[in-house]
Amino acid sequence: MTAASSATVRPSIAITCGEPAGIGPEIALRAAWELRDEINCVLIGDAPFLAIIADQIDPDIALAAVSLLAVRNDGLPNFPASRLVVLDCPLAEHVVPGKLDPRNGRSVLQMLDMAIEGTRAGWFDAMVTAPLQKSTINDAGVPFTGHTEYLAEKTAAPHVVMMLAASGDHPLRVALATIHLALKDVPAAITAESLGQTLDVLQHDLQSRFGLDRPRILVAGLNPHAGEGGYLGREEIDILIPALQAARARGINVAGPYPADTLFQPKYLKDADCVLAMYHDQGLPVLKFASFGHGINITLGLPLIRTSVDHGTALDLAEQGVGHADHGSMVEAIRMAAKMVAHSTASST
Ligand SMILES: NC(=O)C1=CN([C@@H]2O[C@H](COP(=O)(O)OP(=O)(O)OC[C@H]3O[C@@H](n4cnc5c(N)ncnc54)[C@H](O)[C@@H]3O)[C@@H](O)[C@H]2O)C=CC1
Ligand SMILES: NCC(=O)COP(=O)(O)O
Repeated sequence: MTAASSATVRPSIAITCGEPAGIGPEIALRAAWELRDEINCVLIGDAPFLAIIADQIDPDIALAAVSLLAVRNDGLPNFPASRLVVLDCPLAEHVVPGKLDPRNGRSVLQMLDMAIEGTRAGWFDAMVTAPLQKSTINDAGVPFTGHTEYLAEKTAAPHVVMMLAASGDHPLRVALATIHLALKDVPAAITAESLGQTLDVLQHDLQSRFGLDRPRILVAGLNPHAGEGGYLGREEIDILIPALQAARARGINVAGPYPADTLFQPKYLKDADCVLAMYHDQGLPVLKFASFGHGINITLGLPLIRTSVDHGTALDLAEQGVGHADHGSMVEAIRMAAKMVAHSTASST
C-alpha cells in the first residue's frame, strides 16, 4: 500500500535536488515548502547543504534529516507538514554555486537511485526530479544521456516516452518519438516498430495516468511539409503512414502525419490530447515558447510516476545566489505527479 491510498493522507513525493551547483536545490526547497499542506515532499539531497540553502531562502523553513538506512529499516518518519523531510544523500565535495564539480556527479545519480528504490518500495507515491547537468555525470565517468534513459534502464522499462505538458485545463502536450539523439541519427531511429511502441505507451499512459478515455494523438511528419508527397523525403510514405494505419487498427485514435510547421495552431490542437513530434527540437521549442516556467516533463512507460521541470540547471542564476530562479515549473511538476497518482489509483481500483 502506498502513502496516498488513503484520501486523508497527503501523497508522499520524492524530489531529487539534482545538480547541487545549479538552481535545483533552491527550486526544490521553495516548491516543497509552498506545497507542504497538500503534499508531503521528501527532498533527496545533501542534508547540511540543503539546510544552508533553506536558511538563505527563508529561516522559517524547518527540515528533518533522515538516513537511507533508517528509512529502509523503519519507513518514512511521520513529521507534521511544518517540517520538510530530507533523505540525506551526502555530496563528495563542497559546492560552489554555478561551478560544476564532477566529483559530485555520482551523488547526483545516488539521489535518483534512492528515489527509484523508494518509489518502487512504496515509501513514495511518485518521484519528481530537479535538473542535473548531463555533461557533469559524463565527466564523472558515468555514460549518461538523461533521466529518462536512466530511469528506463534502472526499472527495465521496455519503451519509454518523453512528454512535456503545459499547465491548465486543456494543456498542450508534446511527446517525442526520439529523445536525446544527435540530429543525424534521428531518421534511422524512427522505425515502424518504435513508432508503434511509442503510440502504444502514449495511449496506455494517457488513459491510466491522465484519465483520458480515448486520447486523440496528432503526429508530426519528419520532413518539411511532411515529405511533400515524397519529393522532400520518403519517411512519411515508407514508415509513418503505415505505422499510423497499424496503430489505428489497434484502436488508437491517431491522425497524421501533418507538416510540423502547420500542426501547432489552435485549429488542429483544440481537439488533440497530445502531439507526437519526431525529435527533441521539433517539439520542445513550441512547448517552451507556449509555457516556459510552467511546463512539466513527464516520463511515460515507466512502472512508476516521474515528472520534472521544463528547464535545466541555470548555472547563470545559481551563481548569483538564491532569489533569481522561478520555481513555478517545479510546483507544476509536483502537482502533476500528485494528480497522476490520483488517476492511477482510481484506474487500478
Ligand atoms: N530535467 C533535466 O535534468 C534537464 C537538464 N538540462 C540540463 O541543464 C543544463 C543547462 O541547460 P541549458 O540549455 O543552459 O538550459 P537552462 O534551462 O538551464 O537555461 C536556459 C536559460 O533559461 C533560464 N532559466 C532556466 N531555468 C530557469 C528558472 N527556473 N527560472 C528562471 N530562468 C530560468 C536560464 O537562466 C538560462 O538563461 C544542460 O546540462 C542540460 O542537459 C536541461 C533540461 C532539463
Ligand atoms: N529537454 C529535456 C531534457 O533534457 C530532460 O531530459 P531528462 O533528464 O528528463 O531525460
